[in-house]
Amino acid sequence: MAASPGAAPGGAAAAPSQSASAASEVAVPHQRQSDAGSSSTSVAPTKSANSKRTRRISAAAALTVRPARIQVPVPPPAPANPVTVYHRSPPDPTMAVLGGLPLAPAIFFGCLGEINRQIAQSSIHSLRPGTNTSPRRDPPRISPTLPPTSSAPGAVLLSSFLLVNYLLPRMRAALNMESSENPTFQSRLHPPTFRSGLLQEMSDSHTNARAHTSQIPTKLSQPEPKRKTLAERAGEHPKAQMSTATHGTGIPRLNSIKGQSIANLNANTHATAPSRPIHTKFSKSVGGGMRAAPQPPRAPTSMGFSRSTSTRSRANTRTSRPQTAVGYHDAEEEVIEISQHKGWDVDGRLSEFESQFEKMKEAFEGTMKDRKTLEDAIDLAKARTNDLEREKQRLLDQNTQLHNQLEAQRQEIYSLQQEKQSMLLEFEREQQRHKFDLEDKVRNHRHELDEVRRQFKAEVDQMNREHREALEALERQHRAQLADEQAQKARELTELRARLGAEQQDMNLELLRKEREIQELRSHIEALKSDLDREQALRTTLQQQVAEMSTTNLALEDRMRALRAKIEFLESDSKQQSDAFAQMENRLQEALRVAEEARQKLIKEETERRVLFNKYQELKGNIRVMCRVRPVLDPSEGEEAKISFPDTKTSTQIDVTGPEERSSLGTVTRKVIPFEFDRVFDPSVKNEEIFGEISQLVQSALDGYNVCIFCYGQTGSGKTYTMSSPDGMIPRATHMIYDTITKLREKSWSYTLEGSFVEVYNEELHDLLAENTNNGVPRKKLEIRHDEVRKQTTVLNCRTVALDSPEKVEAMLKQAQANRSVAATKANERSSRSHSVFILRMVGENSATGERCEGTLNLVDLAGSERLKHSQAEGDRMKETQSINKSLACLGDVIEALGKGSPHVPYRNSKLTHLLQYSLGGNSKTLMFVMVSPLEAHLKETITSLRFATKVHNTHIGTAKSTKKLKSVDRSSD
Ligand SMILES: Nc1ncnc2c1ncn2[C@@H]1O[C@H](COP(=O)(O)OP(=O)(O)OP(=O)(O)O)[C@@H](O)[C@H]1O
Repeated sequence: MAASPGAAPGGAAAAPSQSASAASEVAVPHQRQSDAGSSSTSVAPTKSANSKRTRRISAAAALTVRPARIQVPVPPPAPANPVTVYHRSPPDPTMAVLGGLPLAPAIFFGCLGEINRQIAQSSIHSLRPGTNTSPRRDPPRISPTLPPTSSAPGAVLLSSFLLVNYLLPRMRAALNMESSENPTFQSRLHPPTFRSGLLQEMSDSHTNARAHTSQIPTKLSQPEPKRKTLAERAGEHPKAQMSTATHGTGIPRLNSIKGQSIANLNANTHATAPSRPIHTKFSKSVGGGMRAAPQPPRAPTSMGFSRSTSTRSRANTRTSRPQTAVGYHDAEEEVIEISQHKGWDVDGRLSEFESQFEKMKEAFEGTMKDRKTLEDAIDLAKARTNDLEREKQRLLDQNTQLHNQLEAQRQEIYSLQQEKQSMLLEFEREQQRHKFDLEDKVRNHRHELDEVRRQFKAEVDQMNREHREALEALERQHRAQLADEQAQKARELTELRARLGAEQQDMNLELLRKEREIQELRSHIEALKSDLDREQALRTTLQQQVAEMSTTNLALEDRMRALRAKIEFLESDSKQQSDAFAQMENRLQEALRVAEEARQKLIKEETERRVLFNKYQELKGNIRVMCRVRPVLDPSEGEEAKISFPDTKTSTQIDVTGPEERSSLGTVTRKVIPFEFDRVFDPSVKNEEIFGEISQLVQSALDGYNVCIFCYGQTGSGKTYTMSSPDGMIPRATHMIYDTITKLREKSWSYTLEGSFVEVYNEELHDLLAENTNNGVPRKKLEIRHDEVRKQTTVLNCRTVALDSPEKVEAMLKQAQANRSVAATKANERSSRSHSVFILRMVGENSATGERCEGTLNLVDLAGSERLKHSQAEGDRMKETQSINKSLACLGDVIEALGKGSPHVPYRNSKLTHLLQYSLGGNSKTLMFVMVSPLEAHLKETITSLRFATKVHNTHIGTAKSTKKLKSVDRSSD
């Protein structure tokens, strides 16, 4: 729609340009044709001539293209004579006849040609209005049947008039005069040619032509024609061309004259009409008429159109030339013939002219008919043109209206687009503003939300803080109240306890007193009853006597008075007894008070005793070594070793005379080896005295210490006798413990005893208290567990017996002795090949002071320490001996490590030391009995054992600590 308004102007503007383009395209061959013409004619057009002139020359040359068959002598140029132009072709006979007036026939035929051209152009434009774009493709043609001068009726009439009234008389006169006076007339008349192109040249610019004639060579070489001449071509196809031009109702002619605008038909009224020379001056019309045939399309409107029509002119020249050439050719031949053979025959020539005139007249009449036809066609075309013009105008108006409407629509669309654009801009601004508002609102909302969140969080924090503070305050308050209540309750409980104790004590005392009173009263009542019974019996007797002696009242009354006096006496004695009872009660209360004071003092003294006793034990050392030498049981045992006990006061030294040593001189000597221990018992010492030494350790166990007493020595040295015999340390210790805990009950101490008996055999633990019959179920393996906190050792899967009586201890020892592994060796038939450990765990609590203590007494009967070589053990016995020696060596290593204060003590190197870990360490008291055989045969083993005991004796393990704790502390810790 937008392009359509501009399409019309563009299209309109394109037409001229297209015409110009066509004209430019045509100009090239035109120039080429001109060149060809210049090469074939003697007239050499100058390069300085303008294009118009060039076209004219070309058109003229096109008409003269034909081979020169006759060489005509060329006279010298005559500048004063405009017809002295040299041509190759023979001179036109007419011109030769005309002599100095050669323009008459040319004007005549020129006018005819011009008229014919205009008619053709008018026909073309009338028949094809607006289709002026194909003149080049279909150039207008001139009918070959018509001479070029027969197209314009006015011109023909004028030509006829001039020919009859003017030219012919002059021609006759001239011919007569020349023929009689000037013999060279022929030569002077010869050059003019009866050719339209030459006449055109002469009429338009004969001055220039004369100027150029001097430059024209006198003789030109003519190239061989590349095609047939126009005359030849005209002679070959005259009928065909004529039929083409005249056949039908003039349609071919219409086709041949297309391209002529309607405006050219009104050339007299057209603004550009003056530019056409044919309508202005005769001379120019002659020239134009001479050019009419080859230049019909010279448009008066524009140069481009003129160029385009010049193309048609060129084409028309090709088609119309044969006719022109034919006519001219005949005339030329005749003139040549006349000039060469006959000479000048004026009458003949006039007759010929007349005959030709007649022919031309006939042709003119035919032309007039054709003109009539053409005029009818022109009228029809004009009407059609007018209709078309009106239609065109209407369409133009409609187009203008539509264009206006379109423009209005465009304006409206443009305004709508502007409005839309403005609305879009407004919408975008509004949207942007809304977006900004929305972002502001969102931002504000976010800020408000953040503020609310902060406030809410602050409030929540504040509430939490207040709530937490309130909770803490409430908790503190409750704790304080609870503490107060607890303290109050504790005080009340204490008071209640004290009160209850006091009341209970008072009640007990009162109960005892009441019991005693009741007992006394009962006895008194019994006495009184007996007295009463006796008195009653006596009274009965007396009554009987009264009855008997009723007779004797006086005597009986006296006796009755005496009895009454006696009763009164008895009543007074009961009162005295009551007073005595009260006095006794007072004394009892006093005695109880004194006894309580004594008991409290005793408890206090017991605590002090334990402290002092522990200090005493510490001063004596936590590991003590005592030596006991058994007596010779029977002289048959062998020679007695020389063992002496030099220190009789302290009994801490033993001298052993070593084996004989033979010196290098052969003397045999025996060294006395002195050994010193904490106590040395000679063979005479009994178990009772030995227990007196270890009873302190047993007391330490009761006080809450871990105590380990083990016997070390070779086989048969009396270990089992000392430890597990019926009066050995274990029974005595248990008896002592029972006696002690019984006494401690008065001091508010109560104990529970548990005992277990295990055996270490070949580095394996065995329960000696396990039942012999286990119903085939294999016994579980014993495992050692240590309590790092309580410093206590327990053996899993080991039977523990509650020892609540001495009888149970005896039964336990019997069972253990029965279960102990015993194997016969060569050294001792009943030698124990295992370590037996009796574990007595004691837990005591003092109800008065709240004290609690937990101690363990370990009584260990070690296996024999004899050497392998000496024992001569083999097989399983050797393995047993190796295990025994290993465990004993580990025991020595542990004691040595404890004495050195080594950070690592190798308890786990043997089952024995692992089991006795907390009984050999810092929180323990250890006593080792080194048992010595009195026999000389056992001297080396005796010395070895004594040396090992000395090594242990020289070890200071450290300070033992009691596990005794306050009961209250335990409760708090729990
Ligand atoms: N002081 C003593 N008074 C009387 N007899 C004793 C004394 N010491 C040991 N005997 C007796 O000596 C013998 C061997 O004693 P015992 O069995 O106690 O030795 P042992 O070192 O335990 O041997 P083993 O290592 O094989 O058990 C026993 O018959 C025992 O009665």
